[in-house]
Amino acid sequence: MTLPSRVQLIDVGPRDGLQNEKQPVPAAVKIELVHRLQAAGLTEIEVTSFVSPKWVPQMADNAEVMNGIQRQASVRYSVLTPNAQGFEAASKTRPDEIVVFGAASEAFSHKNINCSIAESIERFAPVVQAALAAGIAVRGAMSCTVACPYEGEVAPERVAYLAGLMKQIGVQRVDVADTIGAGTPLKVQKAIEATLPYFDVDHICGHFHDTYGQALANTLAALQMGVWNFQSSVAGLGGCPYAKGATGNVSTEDVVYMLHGMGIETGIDLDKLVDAGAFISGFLGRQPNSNVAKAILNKRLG
Ligand SMILES: CC(C)(COP(=O)([O-])OP(=O)([O-])OC[C@H]1O[C@@H](n2cnc3c(N)ncnc32)[C@H](O)[C@@H]1OP(=O)([O-])[O-])[C@@H](O)C(=O)NCCC(=O)NCCSC(=O)C[C@@](C)(O)CC(=O)[O-]
Repeated sequence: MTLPSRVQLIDVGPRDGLQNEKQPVPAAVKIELVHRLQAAGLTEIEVTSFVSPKWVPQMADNAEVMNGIQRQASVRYSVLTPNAQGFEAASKTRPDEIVVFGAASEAFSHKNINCSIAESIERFAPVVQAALAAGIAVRGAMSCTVACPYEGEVAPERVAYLAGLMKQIGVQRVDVADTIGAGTPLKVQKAIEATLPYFDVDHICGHFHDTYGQALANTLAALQMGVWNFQSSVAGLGGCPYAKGATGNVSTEDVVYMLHGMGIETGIDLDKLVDAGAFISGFLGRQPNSNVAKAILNKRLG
């Protein structure tokens, strides 16, 4: 079995991590979190989303956050854009990559973005075209590739259908997301397998929530298939407002610890990453949701 020697991590903490927080998180805190993540060596950060503030109030300060970041040339800053209105606002803030986000389940598509899968693709197509014409990279997030909070198990054929549509409209790479963290390694591998006819392994990102504690095992299962791009969330922050009960993404700290322990490079300084997680967890008034972060913080206390 040959595993990748290097993994690219996209920290989605500032976006996926914070979108569901009930308490207001000031833009200055979000900006500081981005700064701390880039100081820890993250070279891809999902910063915010240009969605309706009525649907996701926590992301209403999207432009302020994007405009407040002291950018580093080596870092790719991405934002979610569900439609032309979101893209128009986002493009003024110069993202390096936009993310259109669809679902392999019809019910989730309706709950999350208020339209069917087919309608979502119709909305995304002009956004993708406009982004590519402006030299902005395009990623497609595919939610519910294993299970849906409303429909239950999702068949790999549904994933293949969505991946095919994403490819048709010009999306450059896709996230295979286990939105509710219900997946187990073989199921996640099936979802990736269903995507492979449309996107090669270099253009597939694993995005695993950790609700059932399977996300590290799922990450390893994806690595075994050659996937080397993953999303994770500092301090295990997060959850989707339209996936009730689902917890955050696998924590970046846990993934980095596992990868480094396997001799796989990430370019990330784990100590600085733990500090970034402690910073945002301190603001939120709780412990980081990461075993590795807790172990390191306890060790520091002696
Ligand atoms: C997609 C919409 C906007 C459709 O929502 P809609 O209500 O169908 O939209 P509409 O076009 O009918 O417009 C209704 C109102 O929304 C406004 N509007 C319309 N578009 C925008 C926009 N872009 N930015 C700001 N405002 C917008 C528009 O201006 C109008 O305002 P009003 O006239 O009522 O004052 C809505 O459903 C929405 O915002 N959904 C976002 C849901 C969301 O952000 N979910 C979380 C992210 S996805 C996720 O977390 C999963 C992921 C990616 O991490 C992977 C995984 O784990 O699965």
